[in-house]
Amino acid sequence: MVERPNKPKLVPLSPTTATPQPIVSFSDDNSRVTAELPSGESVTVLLYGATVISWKDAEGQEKLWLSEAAKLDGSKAVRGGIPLVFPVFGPPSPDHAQTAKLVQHGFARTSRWEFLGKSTSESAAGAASVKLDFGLSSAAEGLDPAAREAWPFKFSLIYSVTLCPGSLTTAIVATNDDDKPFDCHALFHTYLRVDDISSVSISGLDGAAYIDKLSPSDPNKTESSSSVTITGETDRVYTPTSNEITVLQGDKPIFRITRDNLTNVVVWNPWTEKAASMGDFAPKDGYKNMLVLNPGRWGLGRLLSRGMRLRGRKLLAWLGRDVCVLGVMREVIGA
Ligand SMILES: O=P(O)(O)OC[C@H]1O[C@@H](O)[C@H](O)[C@@H](O)[C@@H]1O
Repeated sequence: MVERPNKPKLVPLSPTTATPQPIVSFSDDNSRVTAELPSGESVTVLLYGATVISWKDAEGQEKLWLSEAAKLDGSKAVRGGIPLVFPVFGPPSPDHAQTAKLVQHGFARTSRWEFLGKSTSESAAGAASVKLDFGLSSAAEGLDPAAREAWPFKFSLIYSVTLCPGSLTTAIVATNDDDKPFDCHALFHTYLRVDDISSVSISGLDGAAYIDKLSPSDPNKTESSSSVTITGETDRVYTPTSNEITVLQGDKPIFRITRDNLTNVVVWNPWTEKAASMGDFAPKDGYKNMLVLNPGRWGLGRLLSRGMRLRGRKLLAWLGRDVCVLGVMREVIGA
C-alpha cells in the first residue's frame, strides 16, 4: 500500500455524539422482553400472555404489583402486572353462546404471543421512547389449544406496549379475519402498586354508572363520590363519563390513566378473604399494596367479518357507528 503524506482523515459515518438509544433485551430462554430507556425507565413483558410483569420509573421504583407466588412459567395466568383480558371478561355467561365455552377472562392471558419487533422514537426535547409489538392470531402456534375449540373464530390481535419517560401506554388492535361476526371484550387487567390502600382514592368516577358484581340482586348503581376509596372487597364495572381517572395516595396523584376508545374501567380489590383463597396471591396482605384498574371494553364489541366490512360500508355510515374494527384501545399510565 502506498502511504500518502496528506491522506484525508476518515469521516465518521455517524456522529460521535449520537443520542443514547433504548436497549431491548431477551431473557429466560427468550420468554421475556425487557426494554430500558436511557433515562432509566424499564418495562418487562412475558411472552406468555404478553403480560407486562414489571414497569419501573427512572428511579427504579416498581409501579406494578406482582404477586410473590405468581406463576411465570406459562402454567397459569399471571397474578399481577398487566394480564390481557380477551375475548371475554369474567366468567362467560351461559346465555352468550359464542363465549360460553371459554374460561374466565379468555385465552389471551394464557397464550404465548409472538414478539413482532420494536420501534424507537425521540421527542422534540430529545427524550427517547420505545414501542414493543406482540401478535396473537387464530393460526398462531402459541394459541392456548383449548381456545381454538372453545372459540373457533379467525382473528388477529396486535398488542403494543410503549414506554416513554413517565408513562406506559398499552394498545390493542383486534381484527376479525372470519366470514362471520363475533362479539368480544378486551381489557388491560392492570395491578397498580400502591403504598397503602387505606389512603388511596380514585377521582374521575363521579356520576358514573356501574355494575356492582358483589351485589348480584341489585347490581346497577351510580357513583356518587368524587373520591372513591377502597375499604373492603370491591369488584365493580364502571362506565365513566370522563376519559381520565386519577389514583391518589393521600393528596399525591400517583397514577393518571387516560383511556382512548375504552368505555369501561373495572375496579377490583380482593381484600382479606378473597386474597386468602387465591393460591397464587402472596403475601396474603398484598391486597393492601395493590389496586386493580382494568380499562377496557365490556359490553358490545362486535367485530364484523372481512366480507361484511366491505359490503357494509354504506350501512355502517348509515348506522353512524364504526363497528368494523374494535379500534385502538389505549391506556396511558403515568402521574
Ligand atoms: O382470578 P382472576 O381470574 O385473575 O380474576 C380476578 C378478578 O378480576 C377482576 O377483574 C374481576 O372483576 C373479578 O371478578 C375477578 O375475581
